Amino acid sequence: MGRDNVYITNIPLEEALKTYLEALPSPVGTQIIDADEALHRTTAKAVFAKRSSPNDHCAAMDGIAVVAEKTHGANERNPLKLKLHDDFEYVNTGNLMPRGKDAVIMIEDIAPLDDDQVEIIEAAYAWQHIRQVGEDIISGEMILPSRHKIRPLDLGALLSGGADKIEVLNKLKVGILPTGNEIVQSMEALEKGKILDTNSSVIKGLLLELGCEPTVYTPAIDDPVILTAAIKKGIEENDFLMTIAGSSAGSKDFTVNIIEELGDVIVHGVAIKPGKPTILGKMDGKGIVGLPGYPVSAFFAFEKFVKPLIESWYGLPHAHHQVKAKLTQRIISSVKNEELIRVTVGQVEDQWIVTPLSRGAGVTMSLVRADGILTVPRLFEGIESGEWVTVELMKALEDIEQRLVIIGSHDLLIDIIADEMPISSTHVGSFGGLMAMKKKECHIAPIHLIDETTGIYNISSVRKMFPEGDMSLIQGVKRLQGLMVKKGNPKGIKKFEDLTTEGVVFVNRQRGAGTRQLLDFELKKRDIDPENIEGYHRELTTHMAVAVAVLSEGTDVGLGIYAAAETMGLDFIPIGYETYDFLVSNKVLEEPRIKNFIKVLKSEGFRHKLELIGGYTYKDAGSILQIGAQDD
Ligand SMILES: Nc1nc2c(c(=O)[nH]1)N[C@H]1C(S)=C(S)[C@@H](COP(=O)(O)OP(=O)(O)OC[C@H]3O[C@@H](n4cnc5c(N)ncnc54)[C@H](O)[C@@H]3O)O[C@H]1N2
Ligand code: MOO
Repeated sequence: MGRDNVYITNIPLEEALKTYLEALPSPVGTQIIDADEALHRTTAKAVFAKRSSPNDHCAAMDGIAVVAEKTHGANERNPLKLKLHDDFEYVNTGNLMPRGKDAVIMIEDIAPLDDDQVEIIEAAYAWQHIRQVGEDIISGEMILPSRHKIRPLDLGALLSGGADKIEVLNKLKVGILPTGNEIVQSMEALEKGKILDTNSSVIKGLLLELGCEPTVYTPAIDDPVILTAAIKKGIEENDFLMTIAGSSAGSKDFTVNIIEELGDVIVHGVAIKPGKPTILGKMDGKGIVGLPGYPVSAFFAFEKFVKPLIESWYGLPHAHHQVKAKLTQRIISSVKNEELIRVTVGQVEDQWIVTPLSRGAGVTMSLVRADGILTVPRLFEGIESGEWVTVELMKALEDIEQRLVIIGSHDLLIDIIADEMPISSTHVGSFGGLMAMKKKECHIAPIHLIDETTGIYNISSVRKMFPEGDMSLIQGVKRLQGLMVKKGNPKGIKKFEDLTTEGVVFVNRQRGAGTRQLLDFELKKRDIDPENIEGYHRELTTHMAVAVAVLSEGTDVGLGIYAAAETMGLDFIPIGYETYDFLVSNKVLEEPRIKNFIKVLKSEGFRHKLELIGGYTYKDAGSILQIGAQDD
């Protein structure tokens, strides 16, 4: 098994889903439960009221119950005296109306004369301040339709209407079977070469949200006999089973063959990316889906196949929340697959903008950060920057609207700010930030660009790009840049010249990054040929990524900020302080988001956190430096 399994089809998503839905009848039965227990369950049938609410006429206010007709003629000039028991009875809100009485006068509208008598100066009209039988619910009326997911406020109506027992859809029992020798389910077992079973937790959570009853099984190792037994058990004990990983064409990917032997493989291989090797199968009349192992692929396979399947079985509508937005970066895509791109969304100057995130199938943080998904259809080679696209939202638009959009150079302090106010940040280097600002795609662009002639940071680059003089720099920090090396500096690196030493491996930042510009500036000053530096062409996009690389085997040194070296426990050879500022358009300076940003930069809390990290000075942080036109 396994090796004869290299043929994976490429069926379009809609076709695969339609075929699968048709092949699987709903396994969802019904049960009668107490209404009290019915929260988040789905009604199997319409629920009708067995009693009215209120079930009798009752007082809607505290006061006296009267016969309306007998109060007619009462006014300020002719107050009317009423006698207890003969003309009125005292009632409180919710009391049954005394027999024969048809109106309530509020306690504040009567003047007590003595224990037995009151006076009124206004007539009552029939049924005033009375909640009549069935005002809320009339016996026999429908309280909830069928296929309705029960909310807390529905519970009150069910109980008021006497529907104490209701018929709901059974919770679908779903098994989750992780597979693979490397998969472990506890941090303690997480030794080198092992992978934590994060997928099962995510899938379990998604199933709970859909109202299912998930069971996560112990990982099955890559052994056809053990896997077969685990799959049989999973099918037997559940209405539906998902296996995780082993869906592809590797030598240990047995799942598809086992399903083929014990049941039917309806689809293996769908034209979506991530999620391509998804298996849609059937065994003993029950559904079995093989989710790919990569976490992002597993999520999309669930969202695109399992979720619609369960929603259709439960008869629930598929909720769509979309926004039309302008794409900020070109996307290149394969014509073979429908590509599902995780994106952030932001609102800048009355325009919605969308920025793609990492496309790696293992990058789960891209799903955490994503505001939505942009689909590049099959047969498309990509989408050009500046085009308008539709994004399927994963977060509420109202929340996205509040966010400050930051595009540019990365620094750890962005995370400190993100903990204080809602922001979305994309790290494309200082030049990328200037470009994004030019295209009005961000509110703020963090930059650190040295002027090679004056050695002054940022001002000349901004002037060059924005000659109209309508920009400002919100002053940021001075941060210490230097060479990051392994603890103890085993290669004895002390200066830029040492980067060309035989056996020293460097890791670089991407072109357009201020740190890359600083490196090139320093190399040029010293007449060092970059081609003599091993690793000069290997580019990473953040200081932290460089620090992690230096920490790992095979890399010795990178240029970056002290804060990153300190955080990763690396040694640091300082070069000097550079200026890291925030470019902003004068037009938005008064916007609440910008004002809040400045407030955070000036706050004690922010400065204290910078001090804890070290390598920063922040004397002018938050003050505004207007960058006038060239001739100013
Ligand atoms: N020669 C080919 N190789 C691959 C193909 C292909 O068509 N031909 N498809 C690639 C694609 S696309 C995907 S997606 C993956 C799918 O792989 P599998 O479903 O077979 O899964 P594994 O290879 O076992 O694992 C992939 C990856 O995911 C991690 N993993 C597995 N289970 C879990 C879990 N429960 N929690 C967290 N992470 C998990 C695993 O450690 C691997 O890193 O195949 C490509 N290869
Ligand atoms: O298509 Mo795979 O599912 O990229 O990750």
